[in-house]
Amino acid sequence: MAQQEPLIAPSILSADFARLGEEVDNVLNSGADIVHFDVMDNHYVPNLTIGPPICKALRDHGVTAPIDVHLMVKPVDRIIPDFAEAGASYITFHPEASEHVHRSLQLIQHHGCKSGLVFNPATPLDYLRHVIDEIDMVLIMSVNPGFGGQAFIPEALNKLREARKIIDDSGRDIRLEVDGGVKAENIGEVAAAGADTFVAGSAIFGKDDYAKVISEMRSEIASAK
Ligand SMILES: O=C(CO)[C@@H](O)[C@H](O)COP(=O)(O)O
Ligand SMILES: [Fe+2]
Repeated sequence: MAQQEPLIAPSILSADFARLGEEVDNVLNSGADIVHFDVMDNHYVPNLTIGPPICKALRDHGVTAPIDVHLMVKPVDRIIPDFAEAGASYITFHPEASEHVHRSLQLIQHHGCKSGLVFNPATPLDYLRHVIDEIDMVLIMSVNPGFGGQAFIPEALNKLREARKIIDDSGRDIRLEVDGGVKAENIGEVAAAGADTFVAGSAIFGKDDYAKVISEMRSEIASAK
């Protein structure tokens, strides 16, 4: 299926955690579409962040937008039911972090969430072809996972084009998300390479006016060729 309508997904990793509910409200009221929720375990990646209780707290706070849980944890299966119960909409994970990728994807869907696979800069897309029927989202990392505020790795553009072709050939309704170093200055070329779901952390939360940067991003996407 062709590129879907663009979604802006602020990564709350760069939000002020002391005011998380307010930050998420502000960014959604400023035109964001979904909340990107980075889960790091200090094992699969060298950083430690947030888990299911924070996801539930956002739902209890009144957040109704989709929550896009990006698992950077190993193992993955143990935490999937907890995130589903906590209100996750999408749950994506890295194939290197699961012993049984097909089983983990089915587990996510069994718990009523949309499932996705995440590809690190050096991970080939080969897995994708074998589990495409179990997938709702493909996430291409344009930085190495673990931290916000890193520089975009240009090779990700080639991988986005390759993923776009695999998705289009499948005829399935699959989102193509990009994560890492995305900002108003490069989002146009990222969209032109085939992405339709754009994670941005520091580029949004690092600015005072969230609405202004999100609207700049939308116009860059709209004029992308
Ligand atoms: O998953 C990750 C990092 O591992 C990302 O979601 C980052 O949080 C994106 O931050 P920026 O590169 O946009 O600042
Ligand atoms: Fe992420």
